[in-house]
Amino acid sequence: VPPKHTLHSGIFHPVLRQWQSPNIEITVNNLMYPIFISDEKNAKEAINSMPDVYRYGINQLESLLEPLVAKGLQSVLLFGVSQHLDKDEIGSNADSKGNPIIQALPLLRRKFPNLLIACDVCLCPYTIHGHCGILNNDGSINNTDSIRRIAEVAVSYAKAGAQIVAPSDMMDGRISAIKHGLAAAGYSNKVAVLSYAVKFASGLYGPFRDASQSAPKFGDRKCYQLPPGSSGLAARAAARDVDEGADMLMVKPGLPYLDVVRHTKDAHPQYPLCVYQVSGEYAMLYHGAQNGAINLENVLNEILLSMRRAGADCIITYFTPLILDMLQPK
Ligand SMILES: NCC[C@H](CC(=O)O)[C@@H](CN)CCC(=O)O
Ligand SMILES: [Zn+2]
Repeated sequence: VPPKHTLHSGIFHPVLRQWQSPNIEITVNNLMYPIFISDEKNAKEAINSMPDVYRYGINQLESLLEPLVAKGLQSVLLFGVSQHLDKDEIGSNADSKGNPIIQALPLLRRKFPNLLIACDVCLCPYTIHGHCGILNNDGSINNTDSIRRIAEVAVSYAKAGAQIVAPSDMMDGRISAIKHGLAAAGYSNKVAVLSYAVKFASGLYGPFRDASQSAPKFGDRKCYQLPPGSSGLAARAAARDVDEGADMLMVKPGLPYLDVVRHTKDAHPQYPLCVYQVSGEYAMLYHGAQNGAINLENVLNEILLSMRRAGADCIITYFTPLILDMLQPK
């Protein structure tokens, strides 16, 4: 074998193998933990379609987060779940005093001063029709009203203590609307905008919609989430949100879109890039392992490495507690 074609000489020792995969390690800094916060204050409700994931009431958050922060948790992504709050055409309870995110933020900022707190910004958990925007009478999206409302909600979360607002609505121009709203409210140097810039109309969101009771009551989200096959729209969406002032970008879902992760990182290397391992990806791995098809920790680690290798700087994953345990020194 020609000397330069012997690969085994570079991988026979674990340290050699470590050197062969530089700069894609998984650390606590590469993780963001999504948390469902219910308006039921003492709830800790199991979610059938997402084993080991719960809806937590505000009174459960400290006991949930204390041990995770002790293990190195650096950031969380909060999702409100409205079980008692009224739902209406414009999602009035997205930022009302009774909203669980509005209530949780001051508590989390006080109890966990070093934890970076991101909030998903969307109307679907609070609208009667379950869509991510405000609708015209014919059921189509009213984009102007939608981004005005989304920006209002983002500013409300900023005022309540959010350090990142992450609009998952996918309305056109919402990044600019939010950035202007934050600046007008005096928060332009206190809150980052993490854009769900490249979010596809995927079949992998089912468990989440079950968890947050936010499925559209009619139709679907194909008129505002990207067609799964469209790398052209993916590139345009990322470029547009960068142009509108996003501080960070996201590709979502994760595993079926790692080529898009790579293209997005290569096109915008100056921006931190998140990838969201969504609820359907979580459920597939969980049930596959439960049924003996794979070893969860080994395959999860392999998938996390693939996301890092594809260019993701941060991975949003429901497996965060397990990964924190995997990262603990042996
Ligand atoms: N705002 C929309 C929620 C959206 C998917 C959807 O329901 O269309 C995602 C949350 N940002 C779902 C995330 C997941 O499936 O884990
Ligand atoms: Zn939504």
